[in-house]
Amino acid sequence: MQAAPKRTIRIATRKSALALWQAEYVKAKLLEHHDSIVVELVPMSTQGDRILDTPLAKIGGKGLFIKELEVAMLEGRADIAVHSMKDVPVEFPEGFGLHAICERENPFDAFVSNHFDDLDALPEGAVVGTSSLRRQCQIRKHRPDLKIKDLRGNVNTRLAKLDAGEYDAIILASAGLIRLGMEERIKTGLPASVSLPAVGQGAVGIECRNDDAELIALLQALNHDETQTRVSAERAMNERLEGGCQVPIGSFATLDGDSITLTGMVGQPDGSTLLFASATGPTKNAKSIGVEVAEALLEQGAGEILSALYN
Ligand SMILES: NCc1[nH]cc(CCC(=O)O)c1CC(=O)O
Repeated sequence: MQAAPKRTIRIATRKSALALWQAEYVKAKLLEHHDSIVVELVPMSTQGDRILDTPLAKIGGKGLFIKELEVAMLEGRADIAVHSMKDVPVEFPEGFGLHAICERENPFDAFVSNHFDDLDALPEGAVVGTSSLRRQCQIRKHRPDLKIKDLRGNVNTRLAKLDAGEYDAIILASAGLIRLGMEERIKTGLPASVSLPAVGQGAVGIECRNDDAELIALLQALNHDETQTRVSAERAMNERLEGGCQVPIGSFATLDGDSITLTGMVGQPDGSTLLFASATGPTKNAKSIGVEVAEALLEQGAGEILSALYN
């Protein structure tokens, strides 16, 4: 008797070291859980995810742009895309969804420096690299004397700029450094009380077409329920605030048995004002707790801070 043909799952991935690590991680997890599949990586040059000028680009509806990885999935060149949850927009193009969220890695920001052990050890006026408004406003609040200098590029580029002496310290996500085998670069983790993490930070999510039921069933084995609960509360907060990817918003949920606590932060980029709100409730209400925290922030004036940034 002939064995049933194995299903091949192709992972569309960007080519950065972190994107490839995440794709390999999902490949290994899929193979660990399923015997009868083959998994391939389909690395793609996504040129900063340019908006595609093709009829397919209009499928997104609602003004959402379909990106290169999604075009590959629509055209049948790939089956899934793997994302850092903190870079995933609130809404997906029509026909696509998030069908698994893997177990969260360390969610905190990392203090990285070649000469200093932590934020408080930096001399007055020291130069700290980050391009994140969320990190910037929290660091400015904590240490108003520090100079924040723009820092872009992938993780290796950012570390090279630190090593070249352009900064006294830089702030990166711990998860990215740990995944790339560079945990020893972390001088110290910044606790939530100093730098509340970004929505979904440290978690990897898997996107695929909503009409591929067989694939969606296979992906369920990779879903980590606790992570999914936490990230869904964090994302619900962001959605209610209409926060994009480049905003001074922090959102971090923790679990204690069947109870979830979510803390949210919206900050003035100069660090002059940081608004905080928290709520606790049963995990089954994760999303409504996210909305509750967002509304508490809006009541304190988060809407004014955010709309000033969009203009
Ligand atoms: N914005 C870039 C980005 N997107 C995901 C990570 C790695 C951490 C994660 O998966 O949350 C990073 C690097 C960083 O912020 O330092």
